[in-house]
Amino acid sequence: MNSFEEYLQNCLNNIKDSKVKEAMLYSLLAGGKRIRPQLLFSALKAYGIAEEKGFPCAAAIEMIHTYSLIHDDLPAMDDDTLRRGRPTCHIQFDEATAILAGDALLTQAFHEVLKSDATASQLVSLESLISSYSGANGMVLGQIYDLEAEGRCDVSIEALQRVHEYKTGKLITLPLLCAAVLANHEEDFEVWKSIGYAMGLSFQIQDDVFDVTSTCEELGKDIMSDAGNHKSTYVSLLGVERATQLAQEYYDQAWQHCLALRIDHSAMKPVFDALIKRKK
Ligand SMILES: CC(C)=CCC/C(C)=C/COP(=O)(O)OP(=O)(O)O
Ligand SMILES: C=C(C)CCOP(=O)(O)OP(=O)(O)O
Repeated sequence: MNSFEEYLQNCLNNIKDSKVKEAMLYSLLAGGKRIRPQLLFSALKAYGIAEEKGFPCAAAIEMIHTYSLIHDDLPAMDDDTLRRGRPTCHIQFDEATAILAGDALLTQAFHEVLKSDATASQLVSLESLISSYSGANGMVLGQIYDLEAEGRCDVSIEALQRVHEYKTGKLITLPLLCAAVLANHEEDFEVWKSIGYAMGLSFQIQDDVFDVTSTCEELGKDIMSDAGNHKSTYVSLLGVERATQLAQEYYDQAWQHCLALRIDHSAMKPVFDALIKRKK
């Protein structure tokens, strides 16, 4: 087990034992791909900083991502039964416990960031970024756009792009910005935002493609879920071939932006590749 996984295992140690804590650990430690932590660590490495400096912040972002998946899987949302190769949180426990586990992971994230080896001003910036990128101007807004588009057959590519810019892109951009804060390179924010935007779209388009081209075992989650929920996707609007091409185009765009930064670009390459080739 790598040291970040060990860190994650221990970061809820101070929480009192309860069914909700059990559900938080069940979902957090179910073995996601940890793409968002990897983005943070790679960007830190690209600035010449050890990844350990980003552990609390990466754990916080992974808690928020995990909460979003728990709530996204609920019957009121996507109503999915398999996640990270296991029954979804509300199937393993019950709906009330799953809602509370999500709430508690979100709240705990803001406490977790404070463990960072950072100045008071950096901590304020990190807390502020995390709340704005995950909240009602960020990921939550994307989920609202997603729910509004459900069941509609007139969804345009532009509308779909907006859903994903917020729903997925904000949480892909967030770790890059947090790395810039920890590295004292806030002047790079605009370039990282362009990278996060393009990588977020590439990531989500590829997710839509996997949803129709992979097996449940390969993904560790329900497949054909989008079609089942009458959701427009890049695949339903463009077909698998064009969607795959588009994922690559956004990847290339992100990489071009990355080359504009004065960092060690080679440190970013593995995570870029993991983002587009990922499965379980
Ligand atoms: C505030 C909330 C609940 C946000 C959810 C954000 C999110 C990215 C969900 C998963 O999207 P998805 O349904 O496209 O992915 P998957 O195929 O993994 O379910
Ligand atoms: C934004 C999307 C597509 C939800 C799934 O994200 P991941 O594919 O990163 O899920 P885990 O590996 O963390 O389970």
